[in-house]
Amino acid sequence: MRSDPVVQVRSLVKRYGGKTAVDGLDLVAGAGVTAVLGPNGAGKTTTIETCEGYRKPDSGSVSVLGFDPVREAAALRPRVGVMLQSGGVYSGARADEMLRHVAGLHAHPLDVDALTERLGLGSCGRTTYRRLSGGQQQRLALAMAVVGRPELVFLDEPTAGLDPQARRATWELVRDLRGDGVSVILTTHHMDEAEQLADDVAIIDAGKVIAQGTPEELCRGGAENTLRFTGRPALDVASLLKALPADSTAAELTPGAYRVTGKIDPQLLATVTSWCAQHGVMPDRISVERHTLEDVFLELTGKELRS
Ligand SMILES: Nc1ncnc2c1ncn2[C@@H]1O[C@H](COP(=O)(O)OP(=O)(O)OP(=O)(O)O)[C@@H](O)[C@H]1O
Repeated sequence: MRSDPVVQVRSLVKRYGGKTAVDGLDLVAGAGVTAVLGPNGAGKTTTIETCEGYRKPDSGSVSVLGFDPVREAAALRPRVGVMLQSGGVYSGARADEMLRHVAGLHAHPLDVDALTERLGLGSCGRTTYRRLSGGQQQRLALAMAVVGRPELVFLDEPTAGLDPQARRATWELVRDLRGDGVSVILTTHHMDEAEQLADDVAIIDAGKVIAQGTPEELCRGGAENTLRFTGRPALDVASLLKALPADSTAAELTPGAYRVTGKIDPQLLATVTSWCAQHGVMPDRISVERHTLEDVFLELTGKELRS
């Protein structure tokens, strides 16, 4: 599936006044679905908006389908779909008018009725944008981004605030776009979304890409290397750690939820259960797990809240 880059960002720097939002970022995205993850304020939207041509790099360069998104915007416009986090829409216009208007700007648009039905917007056609619910506005923005059959579509948090049904409908649409050869760059805070949809994941922190790879690559090395159990809060993890092999870790992640990492084999499982028995601990649940993308994300970006 991977091929020539559809998006290539080199040493991108973008500042707002004294604040460096993007700090020498390098990113290559090929065909398929690329998920861009990162904590709040990491620089994802700034990077995506620079790729969309809405912002000019302070330094570095961006190439989208081989074009400069600012200087060659006219060449890119018919080939790229953009879903903004919010705004960009006249709030008094009716949903179907807006979608048909955007469809009319393209040579081979998708069938508008089928698309609105698909995204559960069939009954909203005559409703003005401002009267749509937040989730309906979101779905309309998605429909507007894809109706022109773009080669590449940028989706900035496409499922933020959507109910589970709308989220699934969005995932199916993204999968179908991918199946039709459309490349997708999506930002999301939902790790399961990235795991479900992405061929490639880039994790951004403090304005730089700090890890990139397939979800499997990012989680690799994590195969069966985490053991979790739940028990009563505030167990003596230092004592548990002493019972474990030298390269293990043991931590209480949230009260009563414990994680052991290291070489998780039958011997280590026996050690943990035997330690529990010695300490009168009856675990409610013990599981041996692969690292999830969320584990990797939190390990790389830390657990503290970002301002
Ligand atoms: N127009 C702006 N003016 C000033 N500062 C801005 C502007 N846009 C973004 N920033 C700052 O730049 C940094 C990066 O913001 P950006 O929106 O790119 O992050 P993000 O990764 O998309 O965050 P989130 O996950 O919260 O959407 C933040 O510190 C933000 O406050």
